[in-house]
Amino acid sequence: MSARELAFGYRGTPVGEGVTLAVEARNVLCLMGPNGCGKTTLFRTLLGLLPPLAGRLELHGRPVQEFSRPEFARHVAYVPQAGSSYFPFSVMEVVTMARASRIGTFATPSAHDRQISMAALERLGLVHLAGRSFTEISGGERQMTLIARALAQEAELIVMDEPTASLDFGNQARVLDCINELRGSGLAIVLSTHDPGHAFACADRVALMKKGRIVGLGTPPEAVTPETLRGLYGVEVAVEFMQGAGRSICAPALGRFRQQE
Ligand SMILES: Nc1ncnc2c1ncn2[C@@H]1O[C@H](COP(=O)(O)OP(=O)(O)OP(=O)(O)O)[C@@H](O)[C@H]1O
Repeated sequence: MSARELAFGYRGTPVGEGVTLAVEARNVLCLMGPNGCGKTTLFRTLLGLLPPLAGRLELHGRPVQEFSRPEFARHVAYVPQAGSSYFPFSVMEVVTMARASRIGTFATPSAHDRQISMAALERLGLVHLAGRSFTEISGGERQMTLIARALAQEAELIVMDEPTASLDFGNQARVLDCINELRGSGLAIVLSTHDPGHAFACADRVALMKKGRIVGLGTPPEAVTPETLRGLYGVEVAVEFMQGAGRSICAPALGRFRQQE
């Protein structure tokens, strides 16, 4: 997927402009930026849910707006931020809904569709939740279920809006591992995160967004530095390579530590 000079926003409320980005197979692009800078709005535009206000947005060289929704869904899956749900579908049913774009209008999911859905639940360690109601599981479990649903969609590109936001430490690691595994199996992934350390854990490239514009783009060591994080979030952050972890980690300097500098 590629965006060129993309402007995006809501009717009468432009949010961002001048966005030029591309994501390819076997690549993870991580989008970071402060609250309200436009990440979700950009994602909704990439997903064809909001029309671009200007510029070009293409998938396999074709404008995204030309794709029918079922056709688009066979290429691109979305993991939204997990909110609550009012519909008591089972976890298995929620995951199997991902197969909709591959099932005829009046057809029901086949044994093959159920098999793919179960494999997605297995991959994320969620089989024990298969029969539970989506309304009666925790926020983190709902988030993991939505990731399983995206896997069951068998798309080439998965767009994930803060996929680790409501997850405990273990599930965050599982999701980061899963993202790396998905890249290894040939998928393209675009995700947003508020944890700059996650860029080092899974991203090939990082795009920094501020006030609806991309203000930095590069590999994690190029894009995620104390200077860029200060510019983005207005706080001092230590970015240090950690031998035991095999990658850099980021920690904000707090109160008394900042005063000692
Ligand atoms: N439906 C809407 N109509 C008009 N403006 C909106 C709408 N939804 C969001 N906005 C505005 O668009 C701007 C960008 O919001 P967006 O949700 O894209 O930010 P974000 O970077 O995803 O934030 P966060 O990190 O807090 O999730 C904000 O100023 C927000 O108030």
